Amino acid sequence: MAFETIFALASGTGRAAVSLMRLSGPDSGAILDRLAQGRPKPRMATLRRLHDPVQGDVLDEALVLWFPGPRSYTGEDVVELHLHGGRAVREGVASALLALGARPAEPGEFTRRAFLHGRLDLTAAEGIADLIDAETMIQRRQALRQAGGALAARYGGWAERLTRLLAHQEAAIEFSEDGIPNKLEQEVRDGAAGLAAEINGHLADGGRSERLREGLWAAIVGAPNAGKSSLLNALAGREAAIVSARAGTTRDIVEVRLDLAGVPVWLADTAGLRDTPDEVEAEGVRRARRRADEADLVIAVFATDQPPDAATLALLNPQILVVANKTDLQPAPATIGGMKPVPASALTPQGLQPLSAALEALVAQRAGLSDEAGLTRPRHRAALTEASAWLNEAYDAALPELTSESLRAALRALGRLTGRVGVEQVLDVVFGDFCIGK
Ligand SMILES: Nc1nc2c(ncn2[C@@H]2O[C@H](COP(=O)(O)OP(=O)(O)OP(=O)(O)O)[C@@H](O)[C@H]2O)c(=O)[nH]1
Ligand SMILES: [K+]
Ligand SMILES: [Mg+2]
Repeated sequence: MAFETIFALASGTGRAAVSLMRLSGPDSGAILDRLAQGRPKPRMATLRRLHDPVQGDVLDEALVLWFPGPRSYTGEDVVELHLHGGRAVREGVASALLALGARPAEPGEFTRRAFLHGRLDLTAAEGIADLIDAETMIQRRQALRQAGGALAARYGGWAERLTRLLAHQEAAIEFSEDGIPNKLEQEVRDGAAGLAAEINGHLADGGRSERLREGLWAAIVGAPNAGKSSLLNALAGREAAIVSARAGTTRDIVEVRLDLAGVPVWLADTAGLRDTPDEVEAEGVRRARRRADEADLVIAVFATDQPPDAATLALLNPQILVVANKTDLQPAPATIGGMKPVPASALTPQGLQPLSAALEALVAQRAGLSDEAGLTRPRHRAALTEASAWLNEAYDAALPELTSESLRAALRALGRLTGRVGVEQVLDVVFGDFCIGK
């Protein structure tokens, strides 16, 4: 495969003190020779004047780094130019690189090359994409773990075991007498069943790491005027939703993004639940119910100065967080609908304290924070589910050849996950959501 030499700005495009231009591919060294009159020592930051190859004028004085492959991010010859941050400098250097035969990189192309040159597997590449997008401390930790190869090690280990099982199965077929199942075959079947059980255990994590990557969905529901919008605003620290003394103020769903205990949470404010002849409000109530259905976490708000309303009481279950708001007016009752409410007052920071604490604890629990590397994407779940199903087929197969076939199919499913097999189909999915320059 012939690779072109690509370049991209690896830092942001705004005004900045320093911009990082990155170059990768077979001509990187030659381009650097022309641009900076020679290459510095490998991996040594060196100050150089960069010249326009056509007009010869000075483009910038830059810190230049030269990484000969394969010891580089992409595994190819890589050049890093730490430029002064102005737009004119960046554009001048980019034109020079174009003139010298490099082309602008596609999104994710640097990491794609790293993958193609065997520097990382697909799950690690995804980890890097997640690391770039990480917004909270715990997301960052999870992405770093994945980028560092935690999932690659686990899935790669499974693929190795599976490859061994397949080899043993082939041997068993080779040496079997009159098609009578032998001891080796039984061992392979047991191995397949054991591996399936392990994969199923990994799948049964309730989507913890996926949720951590995507964020948790929470919804506030309750009667009109319970103070839902006030609580949302207080939790968000800004006036995201309209608050008024008129019942039926909120109609559309208003969403804010919170960082609770390091977990990203989309918190939705919804219309107050009640029967209403108002068409628009009624649609709001329908949306509120739907959102409560879909949410990972539902917060049911009651106001202490009103008797609990039937519509909200009907939604209660042990998974729901029950809140008694407006405790500045009346103390919270001991129970609402048989559940112990968290007292709250949206009017003061102290009044919000118990609710914030309860939410953080619940979110940490729902996100199931653990140090285990869990699967983070639907792609992982699909491939593992398939592998596990094929392993069960391998165990149940009536003929040794069918066991082989099923093991091979399971291996293909695992291979798609790490990128060892069936790579073409998954590449675009994996690299599509990268940003340029990575
Ligand atoms: N005293 C007191 N008043 C509150 C509290 N929270 C909200 N309120 C008041 O209650 C009224 C309704 O508040 P909202 O936040 O609009 O209530 P809501 O549940 O969003 O109402 P809808 O959107 O109409 O369903 C407003 O006048 C708020 O100022 C509280 O903790 N204590
Ligand atoms: K209101
Ligand atoms: Mg409201």
